[in-house]
Amino acid sequence: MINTTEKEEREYLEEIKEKLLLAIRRVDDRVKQFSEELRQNKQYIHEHQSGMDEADMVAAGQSIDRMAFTGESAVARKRKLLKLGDSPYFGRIDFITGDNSERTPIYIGIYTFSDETIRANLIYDWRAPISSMFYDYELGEASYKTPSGEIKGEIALKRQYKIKEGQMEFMIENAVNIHDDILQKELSKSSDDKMKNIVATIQRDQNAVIRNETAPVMIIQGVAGSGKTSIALHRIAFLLYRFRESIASKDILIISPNKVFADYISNVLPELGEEQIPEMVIEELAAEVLENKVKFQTFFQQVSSLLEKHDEAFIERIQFKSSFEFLAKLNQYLIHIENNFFEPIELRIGKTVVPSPFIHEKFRAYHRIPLLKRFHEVVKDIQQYVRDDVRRKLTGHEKAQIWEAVPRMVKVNNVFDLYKNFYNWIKRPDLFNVLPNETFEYADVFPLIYCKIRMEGVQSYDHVKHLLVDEMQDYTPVQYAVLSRLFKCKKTILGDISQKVNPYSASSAEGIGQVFPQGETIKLFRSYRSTWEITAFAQRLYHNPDLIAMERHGEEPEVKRFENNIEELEEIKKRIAVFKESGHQSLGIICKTQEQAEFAYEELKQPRVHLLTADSTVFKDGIIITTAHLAKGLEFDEVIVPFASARNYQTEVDKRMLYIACTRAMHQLLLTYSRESISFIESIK
Ligand SMILES: Nc1ncnc2c1ncn2[C@@H]1O[C@H](COP(=O)(O)OP(=O)(O)OP(=O)(O)O)[C@@H](O)[C@H]1O
Repeated sequence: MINTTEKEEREYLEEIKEKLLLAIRRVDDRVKQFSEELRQNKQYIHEHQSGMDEADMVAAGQSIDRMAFTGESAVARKRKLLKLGDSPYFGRIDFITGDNSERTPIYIGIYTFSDETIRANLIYDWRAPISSMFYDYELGEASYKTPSGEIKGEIALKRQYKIKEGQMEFMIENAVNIHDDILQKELSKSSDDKMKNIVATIQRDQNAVIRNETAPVMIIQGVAGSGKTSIALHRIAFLLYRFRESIASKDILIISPNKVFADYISNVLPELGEEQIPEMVIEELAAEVLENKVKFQTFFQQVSSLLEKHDEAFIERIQFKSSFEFLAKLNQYLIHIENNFFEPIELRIGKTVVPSPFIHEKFRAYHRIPLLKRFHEVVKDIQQYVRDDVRRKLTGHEKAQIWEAVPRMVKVNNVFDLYKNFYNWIKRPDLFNVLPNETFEYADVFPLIYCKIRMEGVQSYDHVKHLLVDEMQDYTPVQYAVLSRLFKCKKTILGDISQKVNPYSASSAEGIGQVFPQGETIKLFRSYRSTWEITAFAQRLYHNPDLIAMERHGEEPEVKRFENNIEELEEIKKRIAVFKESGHQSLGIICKTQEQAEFAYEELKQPRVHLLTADSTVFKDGIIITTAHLAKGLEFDEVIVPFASARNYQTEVDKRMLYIACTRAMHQLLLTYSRESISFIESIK
């Protein structure tokens, strides 16, 4: 089977579809058979229940579970086969290897498909070792790594296909790496309500990140739209395939910026044939570790406060707590506590005197146990000391005396006071501020957790075998220090320093690298999302000399001034009407603050217009009105940024928001403003 001509390829596709149909029929038969056996088994148990002992019942139950499991696997297999029926493969390489120079066509698709009768692989999973060559090599010498060593050979042919609903739309023969035409076609498509997979057009540098098996911590810093999130999810799919014996979807955790983003990306792994993976927003993690005992401000609320008013003291608190200096000071303080906060005193239990040096020595001996958890061991040693002295068991009263005395020897014995006292110790009590209703500021939450871990210890998340952290720029050194103590597993951490929503508390890849010295940092500069014109426009807000824009052209972004708000909103209404007829799927109307988003929503309310708030949990297609903070990580066919005047976008935080808003647009971008003589973008010229 060499399939040289397009005609042969089309015939081959029909053959494969036939085989897939047969395989689907076989699975259907198997599913039917399982359900029949399951039904019979259940009936048997029902009828013979009275005569069965406990062991029989357990065995019967186990057999039913086994059958149900096999049935479920068959259903999952059918789902994959159906998907393959729609688009069996997207690529082919002909690989020549070995002495006999045999040429083997390797068809690559989203899943493996083999012909059971001839025991041959007809389609290779894109994650299979051999498939890596499709992404990594052009025609000529090539190799791939297998668990048993490197296989060398030559790629004699490379093709790409677009097969949709079982029909081949086109086929491209290419000598160069993944043909730009197909990538261009993929990128100019309209957006979906969910993130899509990119298996057919993964680029070489992206492939290296996806298939990296060794990095204990992989830090991906990539410009807006460089595919970071896509790559991270494909990497997870790859790791699930490569290490399927030891890692399952449930063993992975994503820390995502918000629930809407989690919903937006939730389709990628199921599309790649894997189950959805657990996700958490950082505040949920904090609440869990603090056992829901502390009220605290969220990150969104912190950023909203910054946008509403410029408060120097608030900014100073945030900035200080986001620094490495802060983490170092906190560490010094915790050592100081360790050395100075335990003041042993001589204990008198009946006639026995337990000398203070003995107690101190015991306390020090347990230095591996967190300070506030050490009492138990010290109490046991003191009890033993007294027992040896009096040569009898201790009375309840004596035991209670010891239990009460030991914790009192620690100057501060709860984490909250201990954390608060840190600011006295550094002689800056002004840097600690509690909000009304005993609510902690967001900047204090993770330092508090850090103290808790160091002082009390905390159950680590050992069941998590890979941690994925998106929007890494929004977490501070102390947050990373917490994550590294809670999650001992391998990690993939990704983000873009230019998209920080809070410029006073952002981390760069270099900063994160300091927390994880064993980490490997990868930088991605090619931006795929937006047209060349939109990327160039966003570059005026934040210039990154290394950024490479896609050569995909579209309309110039527009900046329109109106006499007043009413006219501005009228124009947006008109644009909404045009959008509805355009065939585009999504329009994001992205504002600076929640208040502005709510105002715009009230004015623009109509069918298919949704307001996205911090409490939203799903990403809807159609027209979304939201804030830049919430739109982070999302993308839209068209973006409108209302109220883009120089007065509305003044500060550093504002400017960041505008950058994020503009970089969400794939094909079209419009900024509107009214009343003022200049727009923000003109003010920075
Ligand atoms: N190799 C690729 N082939 C096709 N599309 C791609 C490729 N890489 C990225 N894209 C597309 O580019 C867009 C941006 O990808 P993604 O959201 O993963 O980027 P990001 O770096 O996480 O963006 P941001 O940080 O701006 O939120 C998506 O539409 C994605 O499908």
